[in-house]
Amino acid sequence: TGSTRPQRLLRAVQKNATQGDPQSVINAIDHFCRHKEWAMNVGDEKGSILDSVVSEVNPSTALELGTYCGYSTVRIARLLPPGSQLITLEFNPAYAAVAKQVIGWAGLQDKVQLVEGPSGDLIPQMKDLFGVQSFDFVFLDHWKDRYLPDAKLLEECSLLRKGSVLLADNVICPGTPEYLEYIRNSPRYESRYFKSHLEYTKVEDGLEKSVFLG
Ligand SMILES: CNc1ncnc2c1ncn2[C@@H]1O[C@H](/C=C/CNC(=O)c2cc(-c3ccc(F)cc3)cc(O)c2O)[C@@H](O)[C@H]1O
Ligand SMILES: [Mg+2]
Repeated sequence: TGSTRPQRLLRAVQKNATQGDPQSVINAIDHFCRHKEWAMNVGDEKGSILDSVVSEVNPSTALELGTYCGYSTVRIARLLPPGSQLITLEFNPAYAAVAKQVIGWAGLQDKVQLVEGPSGDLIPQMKDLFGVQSFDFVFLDHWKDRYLPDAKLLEECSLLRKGSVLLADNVICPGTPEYLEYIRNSPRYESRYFKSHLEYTKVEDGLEKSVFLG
């Protein structure tokens, strides 16, 4: 029983990144995925777009669906103003265990609540569990066929307010056709596509930014 890819990614962080330095953690993961083993992190090119949207929104409360190894968790949390919180949901315990250590290595554990469990069950509990009124920013990067049901669930649970921003990864590759169809045609959202590439490749992919209009 050898190691898993997330465990090898974590080892690369512990070997090459400086504790308490989020940028060095990001660089170590990007280097590992570009030169050693590809992994489904949002990556550096789409990550720069993620950074610019997070900086523009400057969220007090942010939500991430699908933590995986914590790469985008670190990218988002490093930009959050003091006193703000990022809640990230992950239902695979092995991935959650790796992500917790990546987030800790970056020194961002105080800004992040990593919750283990399925988004469908946890989203309705956000108000009770964390006293969240609404999310200023949501990053969708979990199973692609769950983007639409979870966006609708956030609406139904009144967890979006006028101006809340949803940012969805992989809307081209692997693709999220039902989500795109809904969000681009709904009068309740204003959407914009940011063309980019699939992490660490030349394949086209992109992010869809959608502002909830209330
Ligand atoms: C459904 N509710 C859920 N609640 C909580 N966590 C959930 C979850 N669904 C999935 N997850 C977790 O999110 C993560 C899943 C991410 C799915 N992402 C992808 O499939 C993906 C896939 C690719 C990809 C692209 C091209 C290719 F050839 C191969 C892969 C690229 C990406 O950027 C991706 O994000 C895992 O950590 C999983 O355990
Ligand atoms: Mg992705």
